[in-house]
Amino acid sequence: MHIDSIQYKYEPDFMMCFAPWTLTCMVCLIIMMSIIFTRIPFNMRIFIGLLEAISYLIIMFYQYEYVVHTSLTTNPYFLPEYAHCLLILVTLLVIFFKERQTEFDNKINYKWSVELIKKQDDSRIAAQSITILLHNILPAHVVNVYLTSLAKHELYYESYDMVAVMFASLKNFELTLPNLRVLNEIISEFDQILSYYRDKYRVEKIKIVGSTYMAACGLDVQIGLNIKNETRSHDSLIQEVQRARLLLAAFQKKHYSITDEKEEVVFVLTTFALDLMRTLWVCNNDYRNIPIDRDVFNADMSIGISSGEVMAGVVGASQVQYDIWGHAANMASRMDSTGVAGKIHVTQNTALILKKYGIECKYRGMTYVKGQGILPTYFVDIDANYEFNYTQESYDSIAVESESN
Ligand SMILES: Nc1ncnc2c1ncn2[C@@H]1O[C@H](COP(=O)(O)OP(=O)(O)OP(=O)(O)O)[C@@H](O)[C@H]1O
Repeated sequence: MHIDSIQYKYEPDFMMCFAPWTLTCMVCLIIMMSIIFTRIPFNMRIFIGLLEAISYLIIMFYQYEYVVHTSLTTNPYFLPEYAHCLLILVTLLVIFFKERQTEFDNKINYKWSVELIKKQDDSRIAAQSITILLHNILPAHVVNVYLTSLAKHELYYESYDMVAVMFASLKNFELTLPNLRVLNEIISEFDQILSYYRDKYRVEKIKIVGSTYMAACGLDVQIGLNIKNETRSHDSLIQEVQRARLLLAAFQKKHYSITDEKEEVVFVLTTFALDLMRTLWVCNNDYRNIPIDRDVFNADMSIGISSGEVMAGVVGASQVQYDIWGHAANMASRMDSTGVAGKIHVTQNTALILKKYGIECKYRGMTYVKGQGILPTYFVDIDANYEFNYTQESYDSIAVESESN
């Protein structure tokens, strides 16, 4: 048998054409893909989808009209070409609405995320404002601990064994309206000096009582460290501290001890007090040139300083106040009230500490202190230029020290 007779012969049917519904479905898929997956603006995607649909329909109607017309239809009363159009149209509409929905969701999500970021920013700013406000009414080291204590409804308190306390009162001063303005200016000047001492030496303003400025130093254990870290600075106060340390070391013929470091707070606060006196002198000179203020204000200041143990804490549920209590605070107040304008009046213990730093303190005499009886008190020796007078021993010791070096 000839092989050709059993071999299958493939006869191409030239009347067979492509399946129009397959093509329409593919075009629907292409439209879907170009609208859903393209990362271009929504209107542009719809435009491209429409372009694809119209191009396809034009080709179908003009090129393959017969094929489409003779293809299957969805309904006996519906022409096949309309059925094709309908599928394309429905696809376009479904995709359009679905994309509108996605676009709307994206816009809402974006709006929410913008609002969320704004709210987060607002709450961060509010938290920062609260912290700034708290830093204005509480010492820096208390703020965080206090916030934690407040959250736990606990009483916040601290106990210190060596704190220097100062009361500085303006004398010849009546609290009248014109004087109030001047007082405000002077206290603001004091606060500016304080901000420097506060940052570097943790001198804290406790409060203003009438025209009395109350401050303390040593309410933060970091003070010793702070001064140590600044040893290479050209700052005049730091240099004075360096000098005082040198004096102390030379004077005592020994190294600087922990007790000396704690007592340094007395030296720092006395230096601050002297700076307040200088500032007041500058203010007085300035006011002397202003005719209105010249008549209302020619202030003098008496300062009382004491040192020793104090308790510190934050009291109250609203308008909280950081305050200190103890013998040192009471004595500082008494030194101020029994003091003399233009002088720094100190207790005997404080004078002894200052003498260790080489600062001369002159014996004032026996002073009656309410609740304590008659006690020896001292005036810090200050010259006419508002500089400390140093003790003779300190000059001698420093001379010996520099000779030996
Ligand atoms: N934290 C403080 N804030 C303001 N003033 C204080 C503070 N601690 C003590 N003082 C003042 O120190 C002074 C001496 O206090 P102390 O307790 O020895 O006497 P007192 O008999 O209560 O006072 P006084 O009789 O003067 O009213 C008081 O005038 C008091 O106002």
